[in-house]
Amino acid sequence: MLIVMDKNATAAQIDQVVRTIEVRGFTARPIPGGDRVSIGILNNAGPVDPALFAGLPGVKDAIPVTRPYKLVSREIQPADTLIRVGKVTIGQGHLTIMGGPCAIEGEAPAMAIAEQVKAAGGQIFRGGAFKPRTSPYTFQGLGLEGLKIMAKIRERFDMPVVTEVMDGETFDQVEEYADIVQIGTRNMQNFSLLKRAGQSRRPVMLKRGMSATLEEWLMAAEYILAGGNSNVILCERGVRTFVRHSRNTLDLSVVPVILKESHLPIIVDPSHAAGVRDQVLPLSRAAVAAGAHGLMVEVHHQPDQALSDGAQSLYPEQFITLCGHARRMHAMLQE
Ligand SMILES: O=C[C@H](O)[C@H](O)COP(=O)(O)O
Ligand SMILES: C=C(OP(=O)(O)O)C(=O)O
Repeated sequence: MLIVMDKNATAAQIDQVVRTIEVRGFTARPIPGGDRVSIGILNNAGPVDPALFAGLPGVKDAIPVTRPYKLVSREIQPADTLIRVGKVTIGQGHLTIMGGPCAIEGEAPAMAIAEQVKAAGGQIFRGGAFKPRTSPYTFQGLGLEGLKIMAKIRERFDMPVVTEVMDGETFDQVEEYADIVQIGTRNMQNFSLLKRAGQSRRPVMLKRGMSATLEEWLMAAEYILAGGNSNVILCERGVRTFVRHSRNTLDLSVVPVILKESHLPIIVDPSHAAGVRDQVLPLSRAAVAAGAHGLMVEVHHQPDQALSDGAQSLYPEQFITLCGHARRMHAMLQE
């Protein structure tokens, strides 16, 4: 249920609605809008009777919410969420390009890649310090040292940085160094991690679980918003299918559906979907054409020597082409 207040509802009238909700053991979540406040009702197991609110002063409407997810839903918040990270805005009307290596492998290589990402027009630098690897014998990331390198990159290139958090134990550390905290596909339904992310002061980029339905993904995002953090960016990165011509199957059909269902920004990671660099440029163009608000792309100055994901990492000159094509495509769609 969403209670929509009159444009000129007073603070006392809003308080009265909040109390009417809370006295029944539910949670009230006031949502300030452009010209009026709405109040979402959370933690109700079943439907709430709209008649409870119809007669209260300052109430314009009581609208039942038909989806299982609430705070992430457009029913509760029709206006797009725009997320500001440094000088970059992520969301409707913007195309945010994030680029960088799969993993931070050392200061010198990371700096070399960051310089090229920035020169190509990338706005946010990506890189893993804590790496979720299939094999325990492969490179696991530099951990804290990797985070410190990312912080230096932010300073030197004036670029916000995004990096993955893998568990609750290292959350504080990652949050201290990252501008955006990434939750990877393997952790999309790690509910204790999602609850911790809900308390974070940083925007969270939530990648879609590799076999998650739209509803499971949005419910995972709901955990973060319900915890108090409304700055969530969704990232489609491909789902597992039977095909062998790509590492995963990029599900671009999810982009227009997310745009309809949710006010949260959605970006696309074509690199993990493709698994091979040749597919990354066409998939990036297609993602922008489908309405994505951004791209996250793996780039390496020497992909053949990368410690992880070399095959899907672009050469810097390919990233320059990608940024140009994506920006032209986005500009055309704004006309
Ligand atoms: O981003 C990099 C991931 O850690 C990588 O894709 C994991 O895959 P792998 O360990 O199977 O190579
Ligand atoms: C591990 C990553 O991606 P995913 O969680 O999508 O596999 C990544 O972006 O570094």
